Amino acid sequence: MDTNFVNIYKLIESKPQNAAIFTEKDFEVYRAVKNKILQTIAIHFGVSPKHLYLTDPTFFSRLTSAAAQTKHDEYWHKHVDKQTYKSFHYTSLLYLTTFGSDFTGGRFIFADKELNKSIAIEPKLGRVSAFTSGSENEHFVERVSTGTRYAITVSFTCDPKHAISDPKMGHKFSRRAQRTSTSWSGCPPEPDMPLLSHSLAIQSTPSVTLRWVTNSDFIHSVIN
Ligand SMILES: O=C(O)CCC(=O)C(=O)O
Ligand SMILES: [Fe+2]
Repeated sequence: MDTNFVNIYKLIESKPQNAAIFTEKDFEVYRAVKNKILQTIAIHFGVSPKHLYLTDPTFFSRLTSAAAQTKHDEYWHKHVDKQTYKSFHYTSLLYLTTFGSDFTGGRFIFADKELNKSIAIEPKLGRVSAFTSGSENEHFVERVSTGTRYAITVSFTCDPKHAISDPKMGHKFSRRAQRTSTSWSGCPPEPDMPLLSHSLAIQSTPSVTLRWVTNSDFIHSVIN
């Protein structure tokens, strides 16, 4: 993939002192968080957890107001995740810093053409946002004005061919053994899912929920 990701496993391999950056406990936390998000997406989007697999890339992002070094650093462009990362069916973001206190700018914006308005999600430590990865959820991140914004992207595929194994200490990135099943019942049809709902709230009708954000106190704003 033509991106400027830093591969954590290679980082550790290349310099033994980097091994101290992550511990097995950190990987354990990642796996527990991933499993919680997977279960929640399954419930809220009405898809069987058996048909959701972690996919790559899964990554930390650190955004600042510094000038972009390459075009991949330009996170503020409107995009569709599925076009960038073909295997994605569901994107989730776990925010590790809070809008307004750790940084300013840097809100996540759903750019809804049909409504002629945009909906903003303000990152907050511990907040999770999840959405289907197709063109129904085109989005961008506002440029960070001050401070540093950290997040983790954890994405899922319904296609077992694109499944990756859970990250583990000392294990190189690996694809899961290919399975024979090609039944993706409940997953978004290819290439994109039609636009069904603009709701950001947790809804009890999973089949119409395209987006979901944790914490009932989440603040969103509509920008005309
Ligand atoms: O960090 C975010 O809120 C979203 C980043 C994003 O859109 C992406 O990496 O595709
Ligand atoms: Fe994105």
